Order: sequence, then structure tokens, then C-alpha cells
Amino acid sequence: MAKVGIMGAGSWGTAISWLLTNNRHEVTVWSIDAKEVEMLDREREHKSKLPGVKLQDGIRFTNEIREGIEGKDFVVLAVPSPFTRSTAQRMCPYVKEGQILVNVAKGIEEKTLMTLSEQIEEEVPQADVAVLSGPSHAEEVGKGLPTTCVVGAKTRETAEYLQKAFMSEVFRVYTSPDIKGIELGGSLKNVIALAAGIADGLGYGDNTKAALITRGIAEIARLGVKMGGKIETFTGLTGIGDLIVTCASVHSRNRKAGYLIGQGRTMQEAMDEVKMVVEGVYSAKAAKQLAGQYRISMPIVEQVNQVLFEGKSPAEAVKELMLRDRKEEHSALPWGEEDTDTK
Ligand SMILES: NC(=O)C1=CN([C@@H]2O[C@H](COP(=O)(O)OP(=O)(O)OC[C@H]3O[C@@H](n4cnc5c(N)ncnc54)[C@H](O)[C@@H]3O)[C@@H](O)[C@H]2O)C=CC1
Ligand SMILES: O=C(CO)COP(=O)(O)O
Repeated sequence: MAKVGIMGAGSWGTAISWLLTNNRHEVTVWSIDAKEVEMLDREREHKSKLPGVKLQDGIRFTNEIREGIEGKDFVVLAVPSPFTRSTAQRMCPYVKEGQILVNVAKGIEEKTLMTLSEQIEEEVPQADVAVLSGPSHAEEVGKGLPTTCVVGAKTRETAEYLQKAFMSEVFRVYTSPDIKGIELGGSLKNVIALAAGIADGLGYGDNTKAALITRGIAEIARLGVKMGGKIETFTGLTGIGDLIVTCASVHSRNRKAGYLIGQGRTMQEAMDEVKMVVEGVYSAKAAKQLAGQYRISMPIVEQVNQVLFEGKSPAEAVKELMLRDRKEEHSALPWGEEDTDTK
């Protein structure tokens, strides 16, 4: 049994508190919002963000960040990405040398283009920073429906420690040293999920969705590998696995926001209607900048940016994707023409 702190009491922080308490850990949840803390303590359920998930009596809720960190074997960061850096800054004075911080949020900082673990390391240099990612909608995790995720860490020891802490009969955990690949897959898939939602909102079909997922992972992997991620990570749970669920699931906030945009809402109207964080909106700009910096072609990311920030109509964006330059599927595959010539 471990003592665990969880930073953030939104949909994902709440589901993880339920999951880790089921694994017999002692859980303390911190929220910046005193009203949220008071409500969770009283109701033992987050009715607006994770309805139907009854939180165990043993979970402690606090508005004092120190209480979520001091004496904890590890601390989970589950705040939306725009608040990762500020939360890490608040945490820093209480984090001990080598204390494990595991980030479960998915995003890229717009201003610096840093991944979330890089931000945390910059703000809390004494910490041992790890990540957990994969296909894991809070609504299903909180019901105990089986899924599989990956822990990325700098050492095998930390990765296996966290694997054991999170793993249960409904939550299988793999380990990986590829933190960069895990984080890039987790944040970039949200941009593609916005596109998948837009396609749904326009009334397009399953073929369209499959095409977006397949060409989407090609874009993600092209950039991710150039940035130092491993190709195997992008074909694994935190790459294609998370991309599939986010593009297809009724629970996805990114897909839902995209759907509303495809139906004619503005980006702001869609975000207001979803109510929870729509990370792809923040990652879209960062992804476009990274594509430019690394000279990578990311046509879906480009069109999502134009729809979100330049007022382009979603239907026009799809048309442009369909009619861009004709290409080979994999330009590295040889035709074998030399062979046929010799026969
Ligand atoms: N919801 C899900 O199914 C999953 C979410 N994630 C990721 O986890 C992260 C959090 O997502 P959700 O919990 O769904 O978002 P959410 O929108 O439900 O989170 C809102 C919560 O963030 C906290 N918060 C609000 N303002 C804050 C501030 N200024 N500083 C610090 N904390 C603040 C509060 O506790 C609030 O309830 C995102 O990066 C998301 O991509 C990852 C896997 C699954
Ligand atoms: O990352 C997620 C599931 O693995 C959650 O995705 P959404 O933020 O789109 O709901």
C-alpha cells in the first residue's frame, strides 16, 4: 500500500482516485478550487464531471497543496495542461529529492512547445518525473471497465514501481522508457480527434473516420520520430491505441467539440458546451509550430488549425485534404520496377 497524492479533481483525477483507492492505496486529492473540495467531501461523487462514480470514504480531499505532497510515495498530476506549469510551481517547495511525480495529462505548452514532463522537470528539478497514458476515458475507468495503459519513466525501477501501483484486474499497465513518444502520441491524438469529430458533425461516415485515424497516426509518427520518439510507441497503446478511442468514443471531449464545430458552432461555443478541457485546441497550435520547426508535413493538423483559428469552413477543409497533391502511401516503399525490367 502506498500513500498517493493526486493534483486535480476533474474527470480524470477523480477516476484515478477511485482506481488507486480500489488498489488499496491511501489517496489524498488536491484541488485548487475550495468549493470543489467541499462538494467532493460532502457528496463523494463529482456529479458534473464524472457522474455515477461513487468515491470511497477513505479518499481525503484538500485545498492545501502541501497535504497532497508531503509524505506521499508518489504524486499524480491530473490538472488540464494549461495549468501544469503553475501547479508544478506551487508543488515545488514541498517535493522531496527523488519523489516520484507521474503526469497523466496530455498536452504541449503553446509558448515553449515543451511536453508536460519537461515543464514539470523545469519547475520541480528535484523530482523523478514519469508519465502514464493510453486509451483511458475516465467514464469507463471509473466503472471498472478493462483497459490498458503505459507508464513511461527514466528508470526501469520507477516504471515497475508505478506499474505495480496502478495495475489491477481492470487496469493493465505496461512499461516503457520512451517518455517523449508517449507524451507526443497522447497530445497530438487530440488534434486528430477534433478532426474526427468534425467529420462526424458533417455527417461523414465510418470510412472517413478510418481514413483520418490511419493518416492521423502517419502524421503523428512522422513528427514524433523526428523529435526523438520511437516508432514502436506510435504503433502501441499510447499512439494508435489512444488515437482510436479518442476518435471513436462517445466520451471523448475532443471528438465532441469537433462534432459541434462540424455542426456549425464556433470553437468557443463548442468548448463552452463540452465544459471540460478540450486539450486538442491548445495542442493544435503547438503541433503546427512543431511541424514547421521540424519540416514535417501534417496536413490534418494544418486544416484543423485553419478551422479553429482562421474561420475556414469544415467542409472546405475536408475538400482541401482530399484534393491535395497526389502521393504514394509510403514513399519509402520500392516499386521493384528494376526487377520486372530484368525478367
Ligand atoms: N477525462 C479523461 O477521460 C482523461 C483525461 N486525460 C487528461 O487529463 C487532463 C485532465 O483532464 P480532465 O480531468 O478530463 O479535465 P477537467 O476539465 O475535468 O479538469 C478540471 C479540473 O482541473 C482542476 N483545475 C481547474 N483550474 C485549475 C487551475 N487553475 N489550476 C490547477 N487545477 C485546476 C480542477 O480540479 C477542475 O475540476 C487533460 O490533460 C486530459 O487530456 C487523460 C486521460 C483520460
Ligand atoms: O485521452 C483521453 C482518453 O484516453 C481523453 O480524451 P478526451 O480528452 O478527448 O476525452
